[in-house]
Amino acid sequence: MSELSYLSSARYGKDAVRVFRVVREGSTHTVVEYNVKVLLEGDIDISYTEADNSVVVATDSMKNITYYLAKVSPHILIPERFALHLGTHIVSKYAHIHKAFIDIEQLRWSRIPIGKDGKPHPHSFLRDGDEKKVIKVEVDATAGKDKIQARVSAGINDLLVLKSTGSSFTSFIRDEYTLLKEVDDRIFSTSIDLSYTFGPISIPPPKDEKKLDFIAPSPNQEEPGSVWDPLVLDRARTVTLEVFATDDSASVQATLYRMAQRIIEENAGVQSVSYALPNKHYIPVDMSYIGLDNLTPAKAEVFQPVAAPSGLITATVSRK
Ligand SMILES: O=c1[nH]c(=O)c2[nH]c(=O)[nH]c2[nH]1
Repeated sequence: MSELSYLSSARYGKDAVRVFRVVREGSTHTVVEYNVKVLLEGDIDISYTEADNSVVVATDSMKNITYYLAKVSPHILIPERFALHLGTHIVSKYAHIHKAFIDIEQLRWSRIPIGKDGKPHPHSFLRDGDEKKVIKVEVDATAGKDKIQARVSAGINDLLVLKSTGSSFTSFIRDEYTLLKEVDDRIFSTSIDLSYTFGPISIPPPKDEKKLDFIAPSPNQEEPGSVWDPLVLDRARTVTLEVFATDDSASVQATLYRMAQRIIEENAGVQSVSYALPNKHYIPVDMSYIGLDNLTPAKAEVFQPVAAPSGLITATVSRK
């Protein structure tokens, strides 16, 4: 039996650790809510192959470390940095753990606007949409605990958008399978998944007993467009929405490419940008049976939103 197989890869950890944190500055509170995934790699093979748990950091402990750092880390409000802190802490603390993979999904809590001028309330929030900020960090101490390397990617999931004109789809292949009509005006709706990656970075190892002194540049020191720039995500989101709204779209593919090009142009540290754009079809309802034209693009007013099937257009655009 044992000659037939071997353990070729192993990674384990805790998924869906739900964390909410409030930071109080007098009467003004700031809140974040994260879903955290912590996965580890290292010298853990015998837990699989020999049923030997002596190398196992319990996944329950990973959850506890996540809550502990949520309490004590100065980086809790910036998920990229919190993820790096968490990963760096774990690979520094456990000699036999060489890599940590930290994924954070941040849910939206925006301040409730009050009164005519919409003044943001200091401690009351609303969930304004299903959109999530998503962070993926790989912390790699394979080369040694004092030579920690990290890779960061960040982005957005489930940003739902729609435009009611400014989108066409023509000149595609026509053959015996083609039913789709060419249209010079259509509805374009998609739920945007965006992620962009930065080049690898070196992380100074924590020197203190508790492995807590994770060092990140202070928020006003970081280079614009770099992994330490907390505004990259805002810029990527703004440009995505702007291109979506203003592009005279020839296809989802062509609009996607323009969005990605702009993110690379505007953020010097971004190495590649990936989008996954489902084409959420809105089909004009045929009303010819009752004598109404609802099919000619200019006359199409009533549509049936179709959840499935949807197109799915994906691509990665990389810096040369
Ligand atoms: O923007 C589009 N790209 C496609 O590849 C495609 N295919 C399709 O049927 N409709 C669309 N729309």
